[in-house]
Amino acid sequence: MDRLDLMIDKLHPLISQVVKDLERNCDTACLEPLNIFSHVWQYRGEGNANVVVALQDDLRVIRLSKVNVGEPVGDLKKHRRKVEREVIFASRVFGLLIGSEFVGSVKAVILSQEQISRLNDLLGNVRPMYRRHKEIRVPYATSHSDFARIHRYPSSQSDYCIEIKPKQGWWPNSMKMKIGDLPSLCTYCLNQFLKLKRAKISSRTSYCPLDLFSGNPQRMIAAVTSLIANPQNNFRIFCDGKLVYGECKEESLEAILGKWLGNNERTASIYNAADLPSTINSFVYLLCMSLLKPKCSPGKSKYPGNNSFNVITRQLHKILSHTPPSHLYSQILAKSPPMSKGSTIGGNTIGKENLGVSCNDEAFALPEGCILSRILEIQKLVECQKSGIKGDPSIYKIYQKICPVHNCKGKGISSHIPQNSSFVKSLAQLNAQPILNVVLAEDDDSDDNFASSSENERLSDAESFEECFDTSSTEEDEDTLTMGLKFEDLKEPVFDSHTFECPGPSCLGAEKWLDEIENLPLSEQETQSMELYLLAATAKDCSIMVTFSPTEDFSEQTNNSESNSCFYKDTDLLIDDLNKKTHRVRIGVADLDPKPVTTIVRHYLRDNEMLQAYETCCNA
Ligand SMILES: O=P(O)(O)O[C@@H]1[C@@H](OP(=O)(O)O)[C@H](OP(=O)(O)O)[C@H](O)[C@H](OP(=O)(O)O)[C@H]1OP(=O)(O)O
Ligand SMILES: Nc1ncnc2c1ncn2[C@@H]1O[C@H](COP(=O)(O)OP(=O)(O)OP(=O)(O)O)[C@@H](O)[C@H]1O
Repeated sequence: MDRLDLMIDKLHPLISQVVKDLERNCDTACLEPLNIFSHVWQYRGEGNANVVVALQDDLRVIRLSKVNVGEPVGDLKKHRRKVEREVIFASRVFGLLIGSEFVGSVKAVILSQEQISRLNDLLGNVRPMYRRHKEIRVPYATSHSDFARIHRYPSSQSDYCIEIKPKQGWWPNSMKMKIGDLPSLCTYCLNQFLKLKRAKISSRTSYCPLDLFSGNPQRMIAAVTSLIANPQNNFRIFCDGKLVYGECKEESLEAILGKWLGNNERTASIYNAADLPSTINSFVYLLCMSLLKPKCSPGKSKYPGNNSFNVITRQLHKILSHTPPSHLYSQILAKSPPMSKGSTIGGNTIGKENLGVSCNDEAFALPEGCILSRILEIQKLVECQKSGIKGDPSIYKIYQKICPVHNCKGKGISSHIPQNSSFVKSLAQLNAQPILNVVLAEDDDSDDNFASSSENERLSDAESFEECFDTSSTEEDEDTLTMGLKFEDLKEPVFDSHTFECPGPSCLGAEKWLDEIENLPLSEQETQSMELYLLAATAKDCSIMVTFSPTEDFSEQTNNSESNSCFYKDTDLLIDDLNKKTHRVRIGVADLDPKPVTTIVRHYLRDNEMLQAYETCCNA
């Protein structure tokens, strides 16, 4: 905890400085005019919020935010501030937390309206169908180092990037609850049930982030094979910046790995299933080594976690070089989505026969300074001693203080208690109880924080939350739902000045960002707790990008045929795979956007809904 405590001491003053800089529109976020079309560009991909375009001759990507087609773009000043906030938080705050070497260069750029229209036209047929209800309209964007590439265009050399969105790698005590005889599941694994219910996925994965972050080679191998078997939005492979393997794109893994790690003299087209086993072990080995290798911060000559790295990776090497190659391949096949087994939720397979396993909370210490350990440390900021937060319930209590429903008196908004406020009510009732108890608890109208609602609501928090939005279905809404998007995607603030119903997490009054927390009526300690919670939330949602390129550089230097060589040369990591081929490796962390304050209540609702979906599924 010492290192974390030190970090925390620096964080609050740093965030205060960032706030001042943002208010002054400081130089770090000055806008660079950009002409995408003067570069060799390529569509890279997109998430819910941004379209990402790669400038191949410049080794950077441009992240352009999206808005719903046909919707007004809104206040441009707010968009500019958002971009500046993202730049400063990524480079300064996460640069400190994760290490600037993993964050790379982050800048704010501005594009002309003509470019934006042209981009929308040109990307029309390239973007996935289910994402096309949103388009690019905002001229402000962010520019980042391209973590998926090593070679600048034009180059005859290929590179392969593995993107992992690892999600929450630890299990907070507040989420360790027993539900009857059911297995206890970590946040990620529980969320699978909610995603099934919302048709966001078609089958549960056996990937568990606790395995990936466990420091146990056997479990790390299991995590990687599970990701390959059912990638969802947690695993992708790019070749030369183009997506070749992932949720919606399953090119033959045999061909990809064969071309990359197999015998170079053969071409991709002649690889078949029989070739996969020989390359899969090397692939898993390279990936785990990269995730575990400690990186020392600039100015320090020693890699802090090298001893434990050597211990873990010796085991990894032993296991993978002694595992019959066909073994991992058959594990991947076994973990791939079942074709027709299991019962269903909303038409999707849940694989009920697999419900019997609880998540495994045992973990070895990860090598200090490796990328997994850096991300995990930030995820755990919420529960470190100094933050004063003892699990999620405490943060909800802080949230209550800034909830617009609690703070509406004397601010021109009626103190009328909203009809649909049961989610806020249960926030107030939270008293460090496990969340599920709160879901199942009787309404407690005696709470002083609230005048009692006339209706004795029996709705779940989530139901009442949903009621706060206009969900009357239009054709587009239905499309969106069937496309498997989250409810959040559909939400529109419906703060009605006549009824003063609390619109829940999308309430404009509560939509504050990290740099706006200081203005909220909270004590310094509470402000700090909230900052830490939100920074941890970003670390739970970021992506690790590990990019490899074959090189001749290294084999010459290693004469020891027994050892598994892996070291830094300048800024690059050089790793020998199991066949003694050398790879140049670069690691970056993408999607380090700060989260709004409403994330806190969204997590509360999500956690409750996850538990309900799990229970419903198991009792079905
Ligand atoms: O809540 P989670 O854990 O499902 O995470 C959300 C992600 O879903 P996932 O589970 O990774 O499929 C979700 O990912 P998708 O857009 O669904 O691919 C977002 O990253 C979301 O962040 P934001 O609200 O857009 O800032 C994420 O929301 P936050 O919880 O990070 O706010
Ligand atoms: N710096 C980067 N280098 C290379 N590729 C990147 C980079 N940043 C993003 N990408 C690619 O673009 C994709 C979409 O980017 P990103 O995850 O930032 O979008 P988003 O809309 O913010 O996602 P989310 O829905 O998770 O909020 C990523 O999954 C990744 O493949």
